[in-house]
Amino acid sequence: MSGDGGESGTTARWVEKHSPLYVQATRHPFICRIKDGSVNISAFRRWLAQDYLFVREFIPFIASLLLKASKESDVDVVLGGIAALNDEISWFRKEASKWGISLNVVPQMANLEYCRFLQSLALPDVNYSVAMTALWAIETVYHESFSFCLESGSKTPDELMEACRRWGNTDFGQYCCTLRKIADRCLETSSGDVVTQSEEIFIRVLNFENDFWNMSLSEL
Ligand SMILES: Cc1ncc(CO)c(N)n1
Repeated sequence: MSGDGGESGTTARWVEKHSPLYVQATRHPFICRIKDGSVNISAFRRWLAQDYLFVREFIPFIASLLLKASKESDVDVVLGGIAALNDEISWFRKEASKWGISLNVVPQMANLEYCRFLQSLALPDVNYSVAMTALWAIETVYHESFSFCLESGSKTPDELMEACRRWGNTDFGQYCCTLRKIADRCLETSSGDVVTQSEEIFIRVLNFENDFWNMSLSEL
């Protein structure tokens, strides 16, 4: 991370400033239980089906960012994100069939609310910096969470390794790093009002992610 501004940008300051919330979202009991091998497989199954629904809603949100991006290099990065989602959708279907899980499930409340939030962020009048901050935060929570389960000494069950590698791998980490740099660059030239809005969105993403993990752990 050194030398790329990762420690000094606006997003890094927010991670520091809101670290209890950030840690709650990225070191959630659901993730800790995957890492220590004690996760209940029914929780993983619930997470998988719900996350598929989330990712379906994620597509129009990223597409809205593609429309808002003006810098050629930003367009390339967002387009790469869309391409990765195409692969991700196939992975969910393959994984669901492997586990015998139906993806045709009812979205739970925490998921519905998170999806509604994504829809509101995809509106044309939402500022590019605000939406980019959200994309960075959403992807980064997953990377930080799942890469934690890959650290040496982890007891992550073999059958969950593929899911952890999907978001925990270093290429995905690189993608998150690129998103962070784009967000930081945008925020540097944004108005104070937009910066405030972006910070609020960051906090909301962390809360939504926490609720999503809670939902995955809950018995109903
Ligand atoms: C809830 C949630 N947050 C983030 C990601 C990362 O794409 C995901 N797949 N699902």
